[in-house]
Amino acid sequence: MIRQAGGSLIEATRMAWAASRRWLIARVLLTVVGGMVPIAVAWLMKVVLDRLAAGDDRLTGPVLLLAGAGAAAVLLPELGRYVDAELQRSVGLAARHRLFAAVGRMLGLRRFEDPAFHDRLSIAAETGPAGPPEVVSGFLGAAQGLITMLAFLTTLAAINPWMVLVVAVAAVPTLRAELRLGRQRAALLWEYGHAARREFFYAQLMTSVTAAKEVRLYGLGGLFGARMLTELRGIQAGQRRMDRRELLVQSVQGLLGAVVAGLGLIWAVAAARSGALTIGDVSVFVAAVAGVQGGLSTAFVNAGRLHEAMLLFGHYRFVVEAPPDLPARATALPAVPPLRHGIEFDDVWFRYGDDLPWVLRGVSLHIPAGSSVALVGRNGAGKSSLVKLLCRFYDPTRGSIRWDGVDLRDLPPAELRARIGVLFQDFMAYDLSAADNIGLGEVAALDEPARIRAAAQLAGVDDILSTLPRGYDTLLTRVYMNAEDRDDPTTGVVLSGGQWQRVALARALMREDADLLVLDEPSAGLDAEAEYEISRRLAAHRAGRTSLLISHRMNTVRDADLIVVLSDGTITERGNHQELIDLDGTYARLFRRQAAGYQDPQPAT
Ligand SMILES: Nc1ncnc2c1ncn2[C@@H]1O[C@H](COP(=O)(O)OP(=O)(O)OP(=O)(O)O)[C@@H](O)[C@H]1O
Repeated sequence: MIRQAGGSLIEATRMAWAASRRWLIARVLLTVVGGMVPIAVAWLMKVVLDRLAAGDDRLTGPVLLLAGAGAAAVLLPELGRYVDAELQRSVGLAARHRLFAAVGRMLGLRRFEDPAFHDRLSIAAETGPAGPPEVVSGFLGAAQGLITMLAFLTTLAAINPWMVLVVAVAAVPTLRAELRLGRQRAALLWEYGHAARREFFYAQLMTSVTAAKEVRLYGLGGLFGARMLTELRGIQAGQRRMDRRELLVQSVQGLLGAVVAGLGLIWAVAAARSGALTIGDVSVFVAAVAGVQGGLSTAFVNAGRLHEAMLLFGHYRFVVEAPPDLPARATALPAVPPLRHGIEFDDVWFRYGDDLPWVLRGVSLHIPAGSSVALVGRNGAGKSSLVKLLCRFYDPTRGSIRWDGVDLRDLPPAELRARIGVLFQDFMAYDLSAADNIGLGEVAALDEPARIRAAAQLAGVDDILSTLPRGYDTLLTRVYMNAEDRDDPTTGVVLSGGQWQRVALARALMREDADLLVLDEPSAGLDAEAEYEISRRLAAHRAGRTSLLISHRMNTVRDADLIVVLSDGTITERGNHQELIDLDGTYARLFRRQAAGYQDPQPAT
């Protein structure tokens, strides 16, 4: 526990040092000077009072120093706040960069489907950037309090050693209470982190344009609003309990301090009356008692804050230091060679979790290089899951997938993916310009309008995009705008579902040299004419290339070199169109059923 806390402190200091050593040094200097100022004030005050009482005229020096120390006492906290904010900004930037770089390094999807990981991630994103500076300034704040306290303690010990003992004994329960409060505050954030995410989820639903239609049609606003408030009330109840605990601890601590200070004052006044203490001694004694208590309280409050910051920083470290989710094997190749022979699924079994049902059950499939393979099957058969395995978002539970004979686990995932162009069934619609929406398919070509346009033409969307108000630079959103469009009410357009489908297809086609093209339901949402036109163009594009096409529209798969029927996670039929029709199995049934849907019903005879 102590080693872990020490590790967090070192790590936070290292981050603060790397991000901004200038402000960190300034913060340390302010801490030391800030810690010493109260004791300087107390001693100067004693000198002034003693000289006044003795009729000594040498007052100018100490009075001027006292004024300077007073000014420092006022200015230093302000300066401290500014330096803290600067530290926070520079470390915050570095911490955020590190967090999202770590998230980017998570190559698989499993972590993103784990609610507990999302809880940690949201704490890390929320408190992470402030985490290292909070840890550092909590530590330095505690150190400042300790410096003040120790300086006053020596003074107090010289005047009345018993007072040191009384103050020290009174301090022990306070320290324990502050540490407990820090722990409870961190636990509260963890306990209610999930509720806070839910609350945010409902709030988002009520304001998002994507949900706006259903929310209005089904009249969901009230329901979501009530659920949001229920989550918020739960969070607030926890916060209220915490505030009450803090109120209690701090009140008891204040009262205890007042009793100790009162007792000390009674003793000091009596000692002064008997001539054992001078007036200056009384003033420095009173200041010392207040100083020790103030220093202790600063140290303890900051120790609690430090404890809390370190616990929260632990979530941040958990995310940024998480081991690779798709571990590289010692046998891994440094690069992915171009596909020469084909991709082989060898007895692949897959399920999304140990206690979840099998999605793929012993799939063996060869996708020869240069051939077009089509995958058909009912909803939930496992087609998209097979694509996700092919992109190595997950590893097979059993069996292997091989790229020219090399297991995908022995290839660097980023390079493997760079060789594949994919249109996902649940593709993204980015709130960005049309050019960006397509160019993102090949980031290196983001600034190559000719390539973007060629992909758009192939996907049958060029005529739509080139007639937009700003052509390909038009934003495909009504939620955001470009700075230069701030006063233009017509900025941004909303595309139809089928138009978005074509934009996403164009994005997948940006990788014109991809070794493998995967199209998961490319014709969903397309009108009959577009479907005919685009599938004709795609068939020509796929000729001679390695491709995998998933479709429920049988007319778009019939030209494939190999058609595979997936049923409940297993391959039940394979062959070309004619072979499968002759087989008269599932494929033939699905094909005939769809074809019959386009015929006029036969009149009853
Ligand atoms: N991320 C996931 N976590 C857990 N189960 C999942 C996940 N994704 C899919 N599944 C489950 O895996 C099964 C196969 O889903 P998959 O999306 O591969 O089917 P599909 O053949 O592509 O279906 P469709 O034709 O409807 O697109 C389904 O039962 C689904 O519930």
